[in-house]
Amino acid sequence: MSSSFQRDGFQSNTARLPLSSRMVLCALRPQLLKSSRCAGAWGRLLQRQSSGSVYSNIHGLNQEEIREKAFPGGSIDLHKHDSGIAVLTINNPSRMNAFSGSMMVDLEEQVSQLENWTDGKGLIVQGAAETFCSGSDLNAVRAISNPQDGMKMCMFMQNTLTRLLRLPLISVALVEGRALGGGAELTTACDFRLMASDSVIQFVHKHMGLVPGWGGAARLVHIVGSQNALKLLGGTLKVDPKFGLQIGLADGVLEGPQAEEGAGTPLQQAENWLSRYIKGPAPVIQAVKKVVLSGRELPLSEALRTEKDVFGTVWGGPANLQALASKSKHK
Ligand SMILES: CCC(=O)SCCNC(=O)CCNC(=O)[C@H](O)C(C)(C)COP(=O)(O)OP(=O)(O)OC[C@H]1O[C@@H](n2cnc3c(N)ncnc32)[C@H](O)[C@@H]1OP(=O)(O)O
Repeated sequence: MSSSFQRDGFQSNTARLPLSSRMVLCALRPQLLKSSRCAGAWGRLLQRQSSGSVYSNIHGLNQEEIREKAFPGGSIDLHKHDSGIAVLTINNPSRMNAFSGSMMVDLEEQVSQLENWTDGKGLIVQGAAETFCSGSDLNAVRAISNPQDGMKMCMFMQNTLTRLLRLPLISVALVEGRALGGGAELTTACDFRLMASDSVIQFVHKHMGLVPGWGGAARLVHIVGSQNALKLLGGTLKVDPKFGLQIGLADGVLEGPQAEEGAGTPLQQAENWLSRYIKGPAPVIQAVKKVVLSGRELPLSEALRTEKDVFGTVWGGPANLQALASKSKHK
């Protein structure tokens, strides 16, 4: 199967798909972006945002507006390691890592960086100073409490968090302290959640007269089912590690500080936990994420076609040939 045949087949199949499926496929095949309808005419930011995004027509949105209107302060820090694991840190400790507008723009920029990280395999999302994130900065929320600005912020964050979840990296939210409101939503934009022994995830939106708007409700239903999602949102229930494991929101619990020596820091524990799932070459790990993502998001026939295309990228590739060569018994 030649690569041009794959490309042409993929494009002509893609044109027949519904818009939502084409967006997932765009996230899976960035090289198709230039020629696909996913590329919009909304300037650099939205063009970048359209890769794997939900909305490509956020009229009048721009980075500076978000930075200025929705308050400066804080940062989103990214460190890529040679191990293939990157660590993304929500960094605004004086406000319990609440999201300012400036941090929302930073997050979008860091997600763009990660989309282009060819050597990447895994991602850990954590909060600075031993707490995850207390949601949107309430000072910023007050400043943009009109419906128009609220919609723009909501669509911008949905795009960014959808792209985060669709990265070809296996991602883990490392939850220490509290993950509240938008912080709880952020945890659902990762493939897995690891909770420190005294941590809490809580969708506190109802207390603010709100519902999730960063895509957190839709993702929560996929993770815990609609019955549990209704209980968590309607009852603003506090999810501790035990409850998290029970309903499938948590995938693991970290050893507490009183644990025997050797467990390591929470970040080291998260790296160890993740490392068992990212052993192997980056193209193979990225392919694993892509086939699972397409299975999770696409209707079966489209997921099967995507699986075939992703399979085509690893079949006969260096890792496959090396593995075949090492099986000397079957030569
Ligand atoms: C997307 C929609 C959403 O995210 S809606 C959800 C928005 N978030 C919230 O409602 C959480 C608001 N914060 C709180 O309930 C409490 O501050 C929590 C996080 C429980 C911490 O309580 P406690 O341990 O007593 O500390 P504290 O209240 O003194 O907070 C320390 C400093 O951090 C600040 N802070 C905290 N959260 C936010 C926030 N979301 N936006 C802005 N600032 C926040 C507090 O104001 C406090 O600051 P300061 O020391 O008084 O200057």
